[in-house]
Amino acid sequence: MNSFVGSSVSALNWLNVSHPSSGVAPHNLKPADEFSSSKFQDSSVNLYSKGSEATDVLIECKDVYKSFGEKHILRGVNFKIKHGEAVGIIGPSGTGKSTVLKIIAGLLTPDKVFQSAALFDSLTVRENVGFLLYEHSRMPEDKIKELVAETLAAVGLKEVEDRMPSELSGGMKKRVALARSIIYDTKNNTVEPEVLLYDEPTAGLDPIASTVVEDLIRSVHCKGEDAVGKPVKIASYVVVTHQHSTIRRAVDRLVFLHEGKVVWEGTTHEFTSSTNPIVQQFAAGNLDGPIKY
Ligand SMILES: Nc1ncnc2c1ncn2[C@@H]1O[C@H](COP(=O)(O)OP(=O)(O)OP(=O)(O)O)[C@@H](O)[C@H]1O
Repeated sequence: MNSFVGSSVSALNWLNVSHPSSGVAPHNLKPADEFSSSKFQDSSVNLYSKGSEATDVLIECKDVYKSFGEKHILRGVNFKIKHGEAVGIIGPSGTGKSTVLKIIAGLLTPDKVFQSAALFDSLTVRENVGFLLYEHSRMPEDKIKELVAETLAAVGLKEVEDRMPSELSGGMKKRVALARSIIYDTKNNTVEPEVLLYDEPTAGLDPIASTVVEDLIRSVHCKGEDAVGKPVKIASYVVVTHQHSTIRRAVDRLVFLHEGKVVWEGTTHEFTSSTNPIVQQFAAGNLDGPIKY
């Protein structure tokens, strides 16, 4: 499954995880104390802010379990993501990668998440990209229009503001979704993502379009500024991906999920040289090995 809704549509499913105090997006990460045990049976997902005790750690998944009916998908997942990290979550299909992202984001039911290409089909590109600003800021409309145009230009799209998502190619949709994830009102700090979550941002793209998206993801993270050069506080991002190019270009560290648990963690460099048989089989795409299909 490549999206939060079980759709096989290639999609840049993104989630801005904002500091709880901003309280703007419906998909904000909730503070740790809002994750009650009734919501996450036997699980614990913690969000730390800078200055808290665990200063380095932004997100911690601690013994996270998740079942769908009789299907026990996550069976005690443990990992930490530090401030400033670019982390990939990889592993065989159906192993629960998207489920982990949903849990990090506090999304409990599929009907609460963005669907298909992560764009609202009935809204124009401008309304999609400026969505959070229209909804949650006091920015004047002409300012939002200007910022939307600038942000779209920065992801390589011009004069598409009035188009509907159905009039865009798959790659263009992903860029529009990326523009929406990196636009925000710097003056009012209304939308200030602490971490961005990407679910298969390059699925279904050709190699060159993949490179464009991977470099855009990376540039937002590295420069500490948004697509139009304004300072941002995007400290970290988490990417669920199957694509080798995305692993190589867009992330620094990997968390490998298999059969509901983290079976390996390491840098992207260590991934290629790992002697772990699960990692070796996955990296080489071998049919023989501990991962059974
Ligand atoms: N809401 C749900 N209800 C029932 N089963 C679900 C639900 N969401 C996910 N699943 C099941 O949980 C398992 C893990 O799904 P998930 O999408 O997290 O896997 P994944 O590792 O991201 O897969 P892929 O790499 O194929 O995208 C799958 O078997 C899926 O069918």
